[in-house]
Amino acid sequence: MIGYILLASGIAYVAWSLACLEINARKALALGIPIVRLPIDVNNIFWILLQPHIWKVLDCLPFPWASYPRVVRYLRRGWYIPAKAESHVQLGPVWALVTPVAFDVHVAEPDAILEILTRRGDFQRPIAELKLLELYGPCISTAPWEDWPRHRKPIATPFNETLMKPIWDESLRQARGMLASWVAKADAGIPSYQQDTRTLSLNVLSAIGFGAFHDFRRSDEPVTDEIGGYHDSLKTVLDNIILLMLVPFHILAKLPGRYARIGRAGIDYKKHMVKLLEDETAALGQGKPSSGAIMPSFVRAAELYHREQTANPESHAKTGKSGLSVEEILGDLFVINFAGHDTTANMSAFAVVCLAAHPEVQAWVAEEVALATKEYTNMEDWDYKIVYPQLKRCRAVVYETLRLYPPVPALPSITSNRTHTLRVDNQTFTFPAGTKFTSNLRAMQTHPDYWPDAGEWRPSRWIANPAPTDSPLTQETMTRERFQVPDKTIFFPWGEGPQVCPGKKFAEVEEVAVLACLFKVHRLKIKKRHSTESDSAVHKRFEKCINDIDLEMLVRLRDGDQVTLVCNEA
Ligand code: HEM
Repeated sequence: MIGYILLASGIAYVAWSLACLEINARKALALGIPIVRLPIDVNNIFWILLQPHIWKVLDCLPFPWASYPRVVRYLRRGWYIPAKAESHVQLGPVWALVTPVAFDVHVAEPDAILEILTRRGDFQRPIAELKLLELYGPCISTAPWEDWPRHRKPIATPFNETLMKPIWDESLRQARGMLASWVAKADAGIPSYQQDTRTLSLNVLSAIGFGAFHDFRRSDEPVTDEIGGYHDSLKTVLDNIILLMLVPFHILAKLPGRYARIGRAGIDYKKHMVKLLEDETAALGQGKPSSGAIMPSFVRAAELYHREQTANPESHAKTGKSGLSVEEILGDLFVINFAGHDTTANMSAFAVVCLAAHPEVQAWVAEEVALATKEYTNMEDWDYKIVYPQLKRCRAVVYETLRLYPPVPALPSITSNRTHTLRVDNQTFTFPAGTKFTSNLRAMQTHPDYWPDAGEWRPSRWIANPAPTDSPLTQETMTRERFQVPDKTIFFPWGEGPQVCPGKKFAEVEEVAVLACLFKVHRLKIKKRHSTESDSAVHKRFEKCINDIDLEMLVRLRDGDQVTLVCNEA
């Protein structure tokens, strides 16, 4: 009897899903765009639990992933990472992925993406889907569009040009530490360049944002961070972010072993942030200097909030507020740590391993670094204002890496509560309220219609007036080289429009400093597994590693340490 009931329920569920799929498909077809039907929503909880086992089996079969039909491939979470621009090359610049739950309009056309990202009032962030980011309080990522400027102002204010010199100096200091520790490993190889680039990015952000300075320590060196200290708790929180988003840290702290440690780190991190805010408020009140660049603007936001709340309690509670509450500040500080850390770290890991596989690009970069820094005996003295603008080839490496491996590969949005038109490829489409969109940044940045040799990692594509390759770089030919973005509407790794990433230049300056430091005198190479391993076998291993990407939260190498890097003097 129970068997029949289960069977009947199963059949009813399948029939209901197929009916919903068909209803959604008709709605999407009515828009006049191509569609792809998926019988299951990729966010269906049963599917989330089941799918890893299915892919494990499929991945073992001797068929290339590309040979599976779309309906199989697109059921995999993050399918658009390996697909690059393929779906748009085949289906056009706009098409809809239809499931029994909804349809999602995928866009990869320069002007259309620019429109979506600029008209943020019409194409808004799907804040309901981002609620998990509210680990420590309401934040910029989940603020409704009308309330978002209240968060943006204190966050964006400190990210100005005066911050760049400290970022440059600290990034160089950290990179020198990383380089020394890599050279010390000599031919044994670097235990984990992927972990090390994470450490570096965390150290720079902690120092610049929050005045917490740390010396660089390689991944295999003994941990000396005090457990429960700022650095340790932040690192533990960021390393376990998905678990912490799903299980509140107070609950985790009561569980045994590793979970308790993660939960306690969540609690400790909050205590550190509250104390930092209190200390900063006291310091600024006494006219003392701030310990980090980010806090003063939050202290001012907290004061404004408090002042208005005290002066006008009723209207403050009902109508638009000014400033930020302590909860909101904690929420925003967490977003800064989250958004600023792994994005830069993942980009750095991709850049380092690509360079290791391309000795000719290292030589090209090194030539520029040598010339731009020739006046200096010590790296400590490299002047941001003089050296950074000359490092156009280093910037080109950053941009080319972000083109192929954007940490945020797609930006979701949803139309606000009325119909909206959007021009795509000279056609005007009308979308009802609540239509979901995916601006497919990685597809745009790897689309063969816009990028010659789109799949090739070739930093020189960003340099106009390139110096002749058959003679050494001179001051004159270096000065003539120009860094240029081919077309701003086909490159969006930081988003665009009002909600563009405020940490754009932070990340750029940091990575350029790291590259300049690494390649001034040294070179990286991929360690051979044995002395007779051929260069082509090494390159194959690199290709496998660089294409083995996952999207836990952001695009990253699944296991960068599939290849070991060696760092030596040139
Ligand atoms: C390579 C490094 C980075 C990449 C690729 C990146 C990318 C992005 C993207 C795509 C967005 C979303 C834009 C949108 O929704 O339209 C974003 C937002 C944001 N990023 Fe970054 N980011 C990077 C580094 C940083 C750094 C270093 C910081 C801070 C230290 C930072 C802080 C933020 C914040 C606070 C937001 C939210 C902005 C808002 O909602 O108004 N990011 N970033």
